[in-house]
Amino acid sequence: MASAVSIPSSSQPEPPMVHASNIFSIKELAESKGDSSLIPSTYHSISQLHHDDDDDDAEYLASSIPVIDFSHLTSHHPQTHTKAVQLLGKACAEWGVFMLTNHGIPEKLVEKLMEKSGEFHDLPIEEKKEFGDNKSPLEPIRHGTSFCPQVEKVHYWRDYLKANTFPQFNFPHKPPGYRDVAYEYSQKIRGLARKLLEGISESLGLASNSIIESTEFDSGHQVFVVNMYPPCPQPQLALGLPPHSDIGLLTLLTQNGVGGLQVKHHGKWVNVNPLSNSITVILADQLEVLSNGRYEGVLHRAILNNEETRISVVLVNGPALDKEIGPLAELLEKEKPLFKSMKYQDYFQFQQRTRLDDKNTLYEIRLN
Ligand SMILES: O=C(O)CCC(=O)C(=O)O
Ligand SMILES: [Fe+2]
Repeated sequence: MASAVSIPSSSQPEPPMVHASNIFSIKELAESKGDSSLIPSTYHSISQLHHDDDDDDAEYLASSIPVIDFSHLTSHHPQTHTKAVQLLGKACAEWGVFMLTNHGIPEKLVEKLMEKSGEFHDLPIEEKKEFGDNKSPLEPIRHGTSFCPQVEKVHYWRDYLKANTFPQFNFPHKPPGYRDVAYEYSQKIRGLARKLLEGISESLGLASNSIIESTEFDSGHQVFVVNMYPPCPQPQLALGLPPHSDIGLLTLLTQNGVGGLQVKHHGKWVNVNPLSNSITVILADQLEVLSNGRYEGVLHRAILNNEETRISVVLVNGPALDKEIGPLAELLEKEKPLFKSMKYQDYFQFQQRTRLDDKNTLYEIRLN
């Protein structure tokens, strides 16, 4: 009798099964595998090449990602400022992602940040264990792998450090010097996010302090995420992070010169190839809620390569944790709310404990 179970041929060994909740880090697993060219089957995200959008159109789209000049936004010259606000509004409405140039963060600081971020992930496991295991998302510092291994069917080829850096600054004291660099960077990013939120309020036809006030941004929550994606022997099968939108208002991202971020635009995955010394800004869920859907949290994902370690430093800038966020009252004078209001802390904790999948967290609060 024919058996329903297929027996793998000897030339195609079965890939190993690894549950991410049983490993401390994918970096460690990747390094321990030596020359093995098979990744665990539990990391198989996609069965077809995910570079299927590598056509001329996607390339053209990649070069069309908007660029916002921060110095124009902060200009005291009214015409320059107004034009920059218009471009910002267009970037938010049409793309949900843009590259920020002339932002004033010194290149040297970003270089140092990347160097120290690499050193952190290179620390021996024993040194990182104190931040490990599955802690509450509100724990000040967390180290882990994948996204939320306990609830995932498929795991992701990344390790992370997450630290809540505002209103209280929490950060590891090792490697030496990392904490000081991270503090300076986190403060500078908050300043940029605040100015961008003012510009975004104006672009919605509102007073510039409208979003800042309604989110109590000056005591807003900030998470400092340091993603590390080791080279993956089968990059076409796995993902660093699956398609998702971010939780906060604005995510500001820098990377170590190795690409991997893609955004979904008009149904296509588009590579984000950041201009030198720019910061990538990603619109997140809380802005979609506040703007009552005018600006959407953009879907994005992280793809892998088999040559170089990729590091991205991602600062999630959100409302104050105890603030209830719903569509802005000024926008509801002429339209119905598209989202329920929810305390940011509840939204944050829910997202961090749920399978990362498209915009599933936002759909929980969407009104029909
Ligand atoms: O590493 C990247 O480019 C994306 C990271 C990301 O989406 C995240 O940390 O939420
Ligand atoms: Fe993200």
